[in-house]
Amino acid sequence: MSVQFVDSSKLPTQFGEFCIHGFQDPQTLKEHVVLTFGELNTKEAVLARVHSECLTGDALFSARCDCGPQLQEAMRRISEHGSGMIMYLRQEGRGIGLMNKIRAYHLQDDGADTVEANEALGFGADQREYSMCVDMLAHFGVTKLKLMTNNPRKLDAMAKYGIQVEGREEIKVGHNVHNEGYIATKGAKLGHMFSDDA
Ligand SMILES: Nc1nc2c(ncn2[C@@H]2O[C@H](COP(=O)(O)OP(=O)(O)OP(=O)(O)O)[C@@H](O)[C@H]2O)c(=O)[nH]1
Ligand SMILES: [Zn+2]
Repeated sequence: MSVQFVDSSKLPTQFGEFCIHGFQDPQTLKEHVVLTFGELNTKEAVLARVHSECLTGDALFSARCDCGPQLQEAMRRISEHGSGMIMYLRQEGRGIGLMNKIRAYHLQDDGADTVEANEALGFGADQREYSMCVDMLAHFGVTKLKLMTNNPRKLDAMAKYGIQVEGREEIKVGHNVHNEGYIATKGAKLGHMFSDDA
């Protein structure tokens, strides 16, 4: 999936002043954004998060997942570090879209886990792909990342695209009584790496 840069503006936030950069896939018209903070030092690994859209977690305070707290923690760490970037990818529901994610949540309400629910709806457990990051990173001249993630698929994807991941920071926040099963399933079935198998 290739994307083209559209425009940038300032984005003041509770974590300091970021810039927001719009990118669009000319074929699907899908819109993605990159948030940057400070001056990116492209000679070194840039502190970064690849974050998949989660309307319920990122914007609606859902406790079913850990997405909102992870996004906030990534912005906080970048601000504290003084520079970094977040690639915010519009691939809601691990790529199945919002309506299907709600269907999947309904199945989870009835006892399925997050992977079983996707599969019952005829989808793969995780339908995301990350090729749009290549154009985004090229736009900023970034070739090396320090990635904030627990997800090995993101590391594999970057390696596949020739982007060096020089380090990984675990991002383990937002665990609560409502998402215990969800997080356990990520560890057990999707390979997420948690330091104490939370
Ligand atoms: N289909 C589906 N998608 C979900 C569910 N819960 C969260 N998501 C989506 O999953 C994506 C977040 O993926 P996760 O696997 O939780 O985390 P990750 O971002 O891949 O990995 P980290 O970098 O470690 O946070 C977002 O697109 C969410 O909308 C669910 O129960 N079903
Ligand atoms: Zn979420």
